[in-house]
Amino acid sequence: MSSGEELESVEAVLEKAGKEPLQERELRELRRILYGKEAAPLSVSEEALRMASEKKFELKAFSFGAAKEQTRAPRPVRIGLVQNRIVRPTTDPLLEQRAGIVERLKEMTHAAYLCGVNVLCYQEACTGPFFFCTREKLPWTELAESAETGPTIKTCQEMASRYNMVIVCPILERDELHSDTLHNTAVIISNTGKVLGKTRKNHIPRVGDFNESTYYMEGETGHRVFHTQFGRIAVNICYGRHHPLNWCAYGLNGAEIVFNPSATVGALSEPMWPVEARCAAIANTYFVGAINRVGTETFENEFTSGDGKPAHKDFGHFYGSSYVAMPDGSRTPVRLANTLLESHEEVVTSAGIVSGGGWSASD
Ligand SMILES: NC(=O)NCCC(=O)O
Repeated sequence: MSSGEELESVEAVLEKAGKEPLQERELRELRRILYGKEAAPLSVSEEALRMASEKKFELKAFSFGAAKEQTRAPRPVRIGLVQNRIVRPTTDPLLEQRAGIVERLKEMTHAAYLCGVNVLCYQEACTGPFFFCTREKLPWTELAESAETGPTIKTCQEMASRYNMVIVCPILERDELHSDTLHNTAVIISNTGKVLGKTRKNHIPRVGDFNESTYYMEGETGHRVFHTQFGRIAVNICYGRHHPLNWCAYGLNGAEIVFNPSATVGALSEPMWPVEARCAAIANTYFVGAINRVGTETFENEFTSGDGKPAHKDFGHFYGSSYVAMPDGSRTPVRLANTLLESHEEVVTSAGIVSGGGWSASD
């Protein structure tokens, strides 16, 4: 290290880490470079912590500040991300699989409410296992539901009005008005319980094993931004995060917070994951909540994507690593060294954001 606090380079420290213990200031600098300005921990209620401990998920809460303005009042908003695994084996009756997940979402949503979350987002296609790459039509497409009146949406509407919370619920949508066409859709439910609208995934992965094109159509909803009581929000579903113009279009349409509900595995995307949401936040001056599921989901029948690899029953480990990114490039850490709770991988991340009527990367 130099005489100041700066590191020679991240690479030099990583090389040293293999040989000797790192000093606290080196770790601090590493965190600063990799995570940006440190997000301050946000205190949450005893009740929320107790619930997380009893129900065996982690609860993490951080606060991002903004410079005080003289002419505009601060605008504090709390956003929440739910990162969960499936509950029942993929061989169980479909309705039981979905019911198990919805019960889990209810518990985690209640914890988010106890943390004062205003806008909550679940992971991509949150009502079932991530079956998209199996190419089996049934039973999986039976999980598709109406974005306006589907059973999961109804449950979310009840929670949204009970908790005064905007809920973003990503589902497999069946558009009954248009020949039962399927879409990968996020439904935005206002804090009054009304369905504000929906936005459909507009880029479908067809990358080696990760081929989802058998199930749903490319979205045609453009880059919608939803005006909620807590800010203007948009949803860029999973694979859309690799497309900078996608992010840009949500920004141009006025988004202040963009969620990226995802389902992705290590071999495919882990090196990109930590930078993509941060780059989007920096480049477009908005906040991003990136969510990935956790666990390895095993299916009864082997499947292959025609990529020359042997058939298999799962397609890898969903590595979680959900986080919130700020316009100045800072982000919430994935795992705290001294986390209060035993590690369960399922996490509710809550981030409190304070800003004036607007913010900039230099705030
Ligand atoms: N669900 C989905 O779009 N997955 C794509 C995986 C990735 O791009 O990381």
